[in-house]
Amino acid sequence: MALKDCSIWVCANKAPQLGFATFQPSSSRPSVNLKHGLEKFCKWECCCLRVLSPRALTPIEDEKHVVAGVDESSLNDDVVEVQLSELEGPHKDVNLLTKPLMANEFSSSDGGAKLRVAYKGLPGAYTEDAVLKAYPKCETVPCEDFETSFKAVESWLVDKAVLPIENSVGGSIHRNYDLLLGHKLHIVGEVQLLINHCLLGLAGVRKEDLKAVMSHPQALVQCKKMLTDLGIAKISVDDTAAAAKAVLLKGRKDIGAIAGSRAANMYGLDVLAEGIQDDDVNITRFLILARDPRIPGNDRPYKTSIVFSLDEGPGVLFKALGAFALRNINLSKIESRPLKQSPLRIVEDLIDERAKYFEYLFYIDFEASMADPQAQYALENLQEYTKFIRVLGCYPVDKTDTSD
Ligand SMILES: O=C(O)C(=O)C[C@]1(C(=O)O)C=C[C@@H](O)C=C1
Repeated sequence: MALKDCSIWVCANKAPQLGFATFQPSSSRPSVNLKHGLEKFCKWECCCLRVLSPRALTPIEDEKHVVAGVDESSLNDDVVEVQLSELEGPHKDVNLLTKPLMANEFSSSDGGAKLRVAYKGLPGAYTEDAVLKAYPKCETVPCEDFETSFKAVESWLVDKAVLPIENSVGGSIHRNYDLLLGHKLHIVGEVQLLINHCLLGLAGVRKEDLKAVMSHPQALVQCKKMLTDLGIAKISVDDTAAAAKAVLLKGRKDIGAIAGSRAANMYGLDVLAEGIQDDDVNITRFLILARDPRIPGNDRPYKTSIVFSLDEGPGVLFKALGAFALRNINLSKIESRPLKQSPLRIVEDLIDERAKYFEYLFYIDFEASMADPQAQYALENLQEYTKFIRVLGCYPVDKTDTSD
């Protein structure tokens, strides 16, 4: 059993309902000055409790060569989904690459001091690029799906997880918004990555030889123009590196993959075309998740991500957003998602007798730090119109150059 700290975002006006996370004091992690942090937070506080919890224990073993279908396939009407087990055969070299963490492997950790960061996909996926951009010296831990990467952090198997949240061409990755709410992790950072897609094939293949191309649904959407010009079938798989690996293992000269140049190197494929995305400025934004929240500062530009559901009534969303507008706080993102547990709201209506509305959750990113009193006042004001509100995290804005 290891001693853990629990961090809870608290609003002084209402019961603490704003998120929950845990962290383990470690020599490699700078200790958090809670007293100092609490002073800064005023009403929206992040306080820590001490609890006992089991420590993660087992190494990552075993690979199941089955990649489940992806739910974003609805993005592409004409995309075929495949199980990679249908395409794979044995291959000595690629089996030496790191094996993905499976959902049933949550019992241990090597106790090593090196930062371990989970991501969904195989080695060579763009999300791994994002992990390495944020933590160049970390150990990357591939996971079979997003849920597994969340659980890996929650069960202390890894320190952090990185997941894609939106792309400048393909838009939001809705499932990951839902996962943020379903788990207790905190957003502690963001990474913006320029995605430069390549068309990959077996050595010696020309792009005219291809009859089908495999990739992640977002990548297929981002390269729609080129794929339409080539007039070839699209096959949706779990991630771009999985597509590259499948092309290699299947040994098919008529199937290509859309992936990054790092995946081409890793899986020994030729780059048949580069920069094949519809838009040159093709940027994916990733979130970094951790068990404990980051203590917000004023030392550089910060962003705060929140989620809330609204009270009933006309103009409530307008009033809710006014809480930020009145304080000159810029909103950089707004996303609405259905409130799955109670999707419909039935309201008495004098004219129609009964009216039904869909219930929504609103995810908002605003450009201010929780250390800024204006942000705290804005959240206090927002609370007048909300049924539920949770601070998902306050973190520095990624201002690094995405031009290469
Ligand atoms: O397939 C990969 O390589 C991923 O890391 C996933 C992903 C995504 O989910 O959007 C990441 C970046 C690109 O936008 C395309 C695919």
